[in-house]
Amino acid sequence: MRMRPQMIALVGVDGSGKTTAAKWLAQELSAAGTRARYFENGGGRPLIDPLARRLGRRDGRHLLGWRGYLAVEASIRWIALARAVALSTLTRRVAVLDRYAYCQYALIRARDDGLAGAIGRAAGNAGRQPERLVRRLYGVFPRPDVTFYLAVEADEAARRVAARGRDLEEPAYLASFDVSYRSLPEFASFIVVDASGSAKEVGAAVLAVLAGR
Ligand SMILES: Cc1cn([C@H]2C[C@H](O)[C@@H](COP(=O)(O)OP(=O)(O)O)O2)c(=O)[nH]c1=O
Repeated sequence: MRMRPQMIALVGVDGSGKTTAAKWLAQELSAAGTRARYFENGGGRPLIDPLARRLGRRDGRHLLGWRGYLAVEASIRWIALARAVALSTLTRRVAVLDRYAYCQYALIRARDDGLAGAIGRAAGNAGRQPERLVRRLYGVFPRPDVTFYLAVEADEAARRVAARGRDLEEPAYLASFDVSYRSLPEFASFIVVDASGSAKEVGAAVLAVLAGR
């Protein structure tokens, strides 16, 4: 690697392979002598959904409403990102970020009113209030040096999520999430990686980009 990036983010829809690729990349960089650390920047869903089910609701959104859920999720992710940025800066290790602020912006767009809304915004109707607020809160975080977008068909992503066995995602929702990512103003700066193959292929594609920088 010619210019060492300090922060590398991997973003994409559920099942695109972010976690697998990010963990692999952090290990691979460390093995090659670049001190790197993996950070999972989740929004607390593995905690909130089971809690909601224990309280007799379908999931966290059903329990808290979409704005309530968004407030909790965005706050949890904010704390995770603050920790990742602080630790990466203090330890001077390369941070491999499994999700970043962009995921939260895309989630807001995807959940707000589904595919029709996302397409409308992609056509220029951007700037809803919750996204503006979250963007202001997340504005303290630096842009990663490089952000990879793991691109995969919604049907394939849904199959992977189902195979993982923790939860289920509708292909229509994942398609809307993908459209939302692509509608973000930052999307043009992302490096799109074909994530339809094996984890090894994705890892190799990511490393090749980093090696060429
Ligand atoms: C990276 C990658 C993962 N996978 C598999 C591994 C996992 O079982 C599944 C989901 O990957 P996972 O990393 O959990 O996805 P995400 O963090 O984006 O939700 O997909 C592939 O089939 N191909 C790939 O290129």
